[in-house]
Amino acid sequence: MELKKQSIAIAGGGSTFTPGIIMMLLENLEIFPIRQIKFYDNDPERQKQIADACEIILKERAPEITFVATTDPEIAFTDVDFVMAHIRVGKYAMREKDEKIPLKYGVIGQETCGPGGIAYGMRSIGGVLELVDYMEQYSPNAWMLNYSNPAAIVAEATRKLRPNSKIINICDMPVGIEHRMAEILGMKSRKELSIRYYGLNHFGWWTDIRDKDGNDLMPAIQKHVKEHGYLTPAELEGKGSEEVEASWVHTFGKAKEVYPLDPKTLPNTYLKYYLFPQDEVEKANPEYTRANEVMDHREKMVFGECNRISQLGTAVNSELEMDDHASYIVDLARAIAYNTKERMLLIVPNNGAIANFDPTAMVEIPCIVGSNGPEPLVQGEIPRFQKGLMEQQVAVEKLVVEAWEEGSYQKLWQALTVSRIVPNARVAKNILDDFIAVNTEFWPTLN
Ligand SMILES: NC(=O)c1ccc[n+]([C@@H]2O[C@H](COP(=O)([O-])OP(=O)(O)OC[C@H]3O[C@@H](n4cnc5c(N)ncnc54)[C@H](O)[C@@H]3O)[C@@H](O)[C@H]2O)c1
Ligand SMILES: O=P(O)(O)OC[C@H]1O[C@H](O[C@H]2[C@H](O)[C@@H](O)[C@@H](O)O[C@@H]2CO)[C@H](O)[C@@H](O)[C@@H]1O
Ligand SMILES: [Mn+2]
Repeated sequence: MELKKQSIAIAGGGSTFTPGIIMMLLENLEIFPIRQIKFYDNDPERQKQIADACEIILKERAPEITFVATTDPEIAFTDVDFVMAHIRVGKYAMREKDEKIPLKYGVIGQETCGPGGIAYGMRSIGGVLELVDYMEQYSPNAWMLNYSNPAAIVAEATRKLRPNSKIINICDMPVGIEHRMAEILGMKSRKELSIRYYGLNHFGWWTDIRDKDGNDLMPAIQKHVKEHGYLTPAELEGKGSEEVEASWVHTFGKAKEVYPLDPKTLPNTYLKYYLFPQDEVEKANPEYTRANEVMDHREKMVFGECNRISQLGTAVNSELEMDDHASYIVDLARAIAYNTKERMLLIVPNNGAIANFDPTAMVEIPCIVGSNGPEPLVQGEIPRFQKGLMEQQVAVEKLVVEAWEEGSYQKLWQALTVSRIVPNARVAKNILDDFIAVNTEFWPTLN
């Protein structure tokens, strides 16, 4: 039976990840056919650089697909089946402030974790809700597949403030780590792994990993992680990909120190920020953080390559590559479009899946996905260690959404104070007041 051709809107067309998603969509046209792609962004100049190159790529490789790039929501969101959203409200300039302000007070500054993630969340909530409202106004039957971070806070905001919307929040960190697990085991693909996992976004643990025959792979992976973290054999021999920057190599290696806290599981790499925050502060350079690295590497590479393609007028020999997360987003879109019942990690309302945890928490757990959306798989009871950590963290996420909704200075101060990453309420207040001073354009007014 011929597959229905899909119409896709990419919200955040100027994203550095847009070309990777386009390359992945082109790679999968056989199994996910597309009739139309539209880019939407609120920064026309930024988007144009990516869109002009992607238009050339599409003309050369899939001329049958209609393409438009716009800043007009009506044009962007009309007649679409999926909105793939990856906006960064405030862009890298604000990410840099999210990362540098906490470091002034000896607190780690990180894109999605701790104070940085809280400041980012206060910017992202309004931006993503606006996209949901545009989608429902112009294409009420569409689904939003949201990558915009901080996914944990955005997911809680969409659960609470758009409870009936067709939006699925996703993260590619587990995908990236599972790629590494497969490589560590000498397997061809992460898709050979059947996993059980639970947690919050950027705050979770694998509890069971098997191959297709049901053989338990956890002991072999745990043995490796205990010695080397998630560093791959190639990286251990100094032959890793040059694209994996030093800060990421450190992150994958740090899992070695996080793992022993619960040797029955395997940790998400983000747990290092919550369990060893001082280590991260000690190694941080307050003048040059991850935002600077991204602006100097990924942003320069992607925009440089897109502008090169536009100047040449052709994408032959282009160096643009598919992204990890792009394959994941195709799996998810296919599952909804064609009812494939794909089994994948998604961020969904707990609703009893984790039996001894807040039913209203947005948890990251395996789901079966079909045309009616995600069906979460029960994970049962979780141990006291993880339950205690998650209860503190989910309180932060919920307080941020309440602070945004109510314009509450008090609740945002409480959110920062509850975070494991912030030492006390005075430091929390200092960071909050500095964040307010630089976010007037993006945050709601707090009283
Ligand atoms: N969920 C995940 O695991 C995952 C993985 C990778 C990236 N991301 C997220 O994807 C997003 C894009 O990342 P990036 O590094 O390419 O950022 P980027 O700054 O390069 O691109 C983001 C784009 O969003 C646009 N934008 C900002 N606010 C907007 C709004 N209100 N409406 C429309 N467009 C808006 C910007 O103009 C920019 O072009 C970020 O939120 C990032 O954290 C998430
Ligand atoms: O510091 P950045 O902007 O490079 O990355 C921050 C993001 O890191 C994770 O996404 C990784 C992904 O895990 C990895 O496999 C590969 O695809 O690169 C991605 C971006 O670097 C995380 O899941 C995201 O939420 C972060 O935004
Ligand atoms: Mn993520």
